[in-house]
Amino acid sequence: MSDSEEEIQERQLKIVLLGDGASGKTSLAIRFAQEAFGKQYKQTIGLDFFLKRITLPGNLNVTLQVWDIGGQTIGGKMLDKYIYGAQGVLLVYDITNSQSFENLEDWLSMVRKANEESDVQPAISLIGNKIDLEHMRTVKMEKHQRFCQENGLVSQFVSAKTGDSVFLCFQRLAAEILGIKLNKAEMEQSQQVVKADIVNYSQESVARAVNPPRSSMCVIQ
Ligand SMILES: Nc1nc2c(ncn2[C@@H]2O[C@H](COP(=O)(O)OP(=O)(O)OP(=O)(O)O)[C@@H](O)[C@H]2O)c(=O)[nH]1
Repeated sequence: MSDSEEEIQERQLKIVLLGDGASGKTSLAIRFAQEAFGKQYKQTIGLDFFLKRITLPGNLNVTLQVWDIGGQTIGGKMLDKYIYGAQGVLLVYDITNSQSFENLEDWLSMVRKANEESDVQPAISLIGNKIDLEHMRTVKMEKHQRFCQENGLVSQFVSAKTGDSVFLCFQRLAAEILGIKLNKAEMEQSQQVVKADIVNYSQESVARAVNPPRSSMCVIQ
């Protein structure tokens, strides 16, 4: 076999991103595939694709075909077809939006329905996104963990904004599909250190912090 034929035969995995609109699916796909983030919300109509090659332990190269499915496709005719044949699913919700968590039952049942007739079921991870907004969390950690236990899901918290654990969630899912165990060091390596924004405080605000007025306001950036 020539080198190029081997290249073509390299393992590709279909990974589908599902969850409510605005939970951050496109942002996760862009953070993973292009290492970028945009603040502006642009609704995905239908679906988008991203490709990214990763190396798993043992020097195993795999290409992830990431299918970013618009949240509005729920209940639509095409959804079954998009999900069909996926080896992995990232079920995404926004930790600051309880409704996006409540609707996971529906998304999960879509996955089960689309794969009803296949012998192999996809590996599924539950992704709690926007952990940079921990102070605004409305979905309790225990609820997340219980949902994972009840449905046999891999659990992960991420932030598409800071990049925290984004690569890790895709890597863990790929490893799960291929039956590869990641050790602690490998997982920690993929976690990526979160960079804090540098804020230039004015003289005035520093003075205020040292000597605060009676009622102060907390500004979250
Ligand atoms: N703070 C914060 N905002 C995020 C994060 N991820 C996504 N967002 C923002 O949330 C909004 C929605 O993100 P999208 O990635 O477009 O959401 P989506 O799930 O693809 O939405 P649909 O296309 O409607 O399905 C955007 O304004 C993003 O900038 C995150 O981790 N932290």
